[in-house]
Amino acid sequence: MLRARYGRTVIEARELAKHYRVHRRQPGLRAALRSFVRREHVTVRAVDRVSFTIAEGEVVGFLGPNGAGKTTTLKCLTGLLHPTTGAVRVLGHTPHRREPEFLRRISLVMGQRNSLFWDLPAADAFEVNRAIYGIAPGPYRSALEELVDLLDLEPLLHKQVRVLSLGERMRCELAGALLHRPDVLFLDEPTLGLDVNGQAAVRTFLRDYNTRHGATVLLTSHYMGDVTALARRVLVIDHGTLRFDGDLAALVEAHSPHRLVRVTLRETVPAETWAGLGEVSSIDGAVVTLAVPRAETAAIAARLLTTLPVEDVAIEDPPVEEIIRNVFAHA
Ligand SMILES: Nc1ncnc2c1ncn2[C@@H]1O[C@H](COP(=O)(O)OP(=O)(O)OP(=O)(O)O)[C@@H](O)[C@H]1O
Repeated sequence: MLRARYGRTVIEARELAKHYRVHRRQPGLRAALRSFVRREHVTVRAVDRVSFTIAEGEVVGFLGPNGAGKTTTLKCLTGLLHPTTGAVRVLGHTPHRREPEFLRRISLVMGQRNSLFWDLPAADAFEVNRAIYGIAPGPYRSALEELVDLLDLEPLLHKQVRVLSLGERMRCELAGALLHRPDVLFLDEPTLGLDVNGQAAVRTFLRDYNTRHGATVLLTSHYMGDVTALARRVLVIDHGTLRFDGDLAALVEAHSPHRLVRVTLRETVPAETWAGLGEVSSIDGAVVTLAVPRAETAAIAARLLTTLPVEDVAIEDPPVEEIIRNVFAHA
């Protein structure tokens, strides 16, 4: 249903599986010697028969706890890994063939990896990317101008990449990854380790970039702020298996049986007042927050307004982090 609002399918994973065969060794010297003559292997099912499609222009959040299989999926979609079974198609290409026409239309940005030349000033590192992607001078100049402007890079262009702060480097990494104006952008933890301002700058930039160019974005992040700011749709993966694919709002509704009603009172009331209304989750002076069953929210808010000295009532969902924790807990 969601896809009807967007264009054609540009990313497709069909029963995608990626298994790693890893050497297993018990700790200790004896085990080390034994493993020397007889190696034991185990299979890690990092991604296990995952299927989804993403349409042109969509921004999709890819969520899951540590080790869920997100990076492995992104590596299969960008062709860095060959699927064990199943198939992936991106922009009509089979990614692991790494065809130049495919590579010129995608980008993978990994928050924890540096891809720009470390010893060069940022401006020269961008030149290297221009040469790698064979970008013509005109499009290069206009892409660079736009990225310098959107990411506020002017003061950084002549600094060596190695001396940039993490936030500055990340902004340069994004510029370097987008100079060739990819149609599909894979982002793996793009705000990792950034402070609040750095995170906000990256989010604003990504939103603008998506709006301007209609780029398709698949984004993993442990910061729910990134996902709520950018993506309407989320894929949730755990232990290599897809647990949810749909609107973030639907995920919130399905996995959060409670809503939070925040009441600001004109005067304090006895603690027993709240019995039967909801579970008190915090009291901060005149502001009381109750967790109430989702279906009863409106009725309880009305009761509060008619029976108590209420100055203000606000209703909200619990933090998305908490909801995602619930999803994983029940997975
Ligand atoms: N090269 C590898 N060899 C063996 N096992 C691997 C390899 N890469 C990843 N794994 C394992 O595959 C599983 C999925 O890892 P992956 O990096 O895809 O998870 P992730 O969801 O990106 O996690 P995180 O949020 O911690 O980055 C994990 O159990 C991991 O240990």
